Amino acid sequence: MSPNLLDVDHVIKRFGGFKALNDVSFTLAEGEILGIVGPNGSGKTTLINVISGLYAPDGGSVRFRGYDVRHLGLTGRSRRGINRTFQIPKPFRQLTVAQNVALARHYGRHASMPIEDPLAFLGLAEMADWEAGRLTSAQQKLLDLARALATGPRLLLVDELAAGLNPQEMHQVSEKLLEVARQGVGIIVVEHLLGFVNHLTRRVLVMNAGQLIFEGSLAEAAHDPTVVAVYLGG
Ligand SMILES: Nc1ncnc2c1ncn2[C@@H]1O[C@H](COP(=O)(O)OP(=O)(O)OP(=O)(O)O)[C@@H](O)[C@H]1O
Repeated sequence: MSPNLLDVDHVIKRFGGFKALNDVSFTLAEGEILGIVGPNGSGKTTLINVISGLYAPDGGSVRFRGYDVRHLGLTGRSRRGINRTFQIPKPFRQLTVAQNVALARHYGRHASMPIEDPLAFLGLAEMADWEAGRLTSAQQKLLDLARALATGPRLLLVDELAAGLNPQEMHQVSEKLLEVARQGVGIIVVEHLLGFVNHLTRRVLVMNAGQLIFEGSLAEAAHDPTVVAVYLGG
């Protein structure tokens, strides 16, 4: 059995005739934070959608803790420990913050939690009884992360969490993600803000036009001619 938390093998995703993911392969270890960066439209969110079970791939496989998860949808994967945040969080606005988290927990793993009380962990405890619609957009992003943590993830997929946060909030949330990873949770961070990625990761994948064009540290990526040409050069 694979020792990896996640094995993504030759994954293809088509939308009509367009290949949004074109033969993508990589692995992730327990407790590792992996960054995925690349230009707009390069396939980063599509990759998160395939791993989380929102989209079925047209080719290749996704294995989680050694098991092929192709037969599992979003809920099945959540119950086994794969969960994600969204670029644009959509909490249940009329439910309270605490109710939003309780609902997410219901779809979770019901096992020992890496983070016992996600609201306290993320500084949202004081707002537990507020309607989620009252939260600022930055607080809604934290609530989205709290909901993902409430499912007890072993693999956390984080899609553009830092956008819209101020530098202080960004620093706080990156410290929290590091703490989550120290509990053994593997984390994939899709992000445009490279300072945020740099603080969190030793290894990044760079995507372009549905393909992985680079794997290594962000510092190495900055010296890679292809990466510079398609992504960092502008
Ligand atoms: N449901 C869909 N139907 C059709 N095309 C899609 C769909 N989802 C994504 N695409 C297309 O697939 C390509 C990759 O999109 P994706 O959102 O994965 O890119 P991204 O790297 O996450 O971009 P960004 O950095 O702007 O979020 C884009 O050309 C996009 O238009």
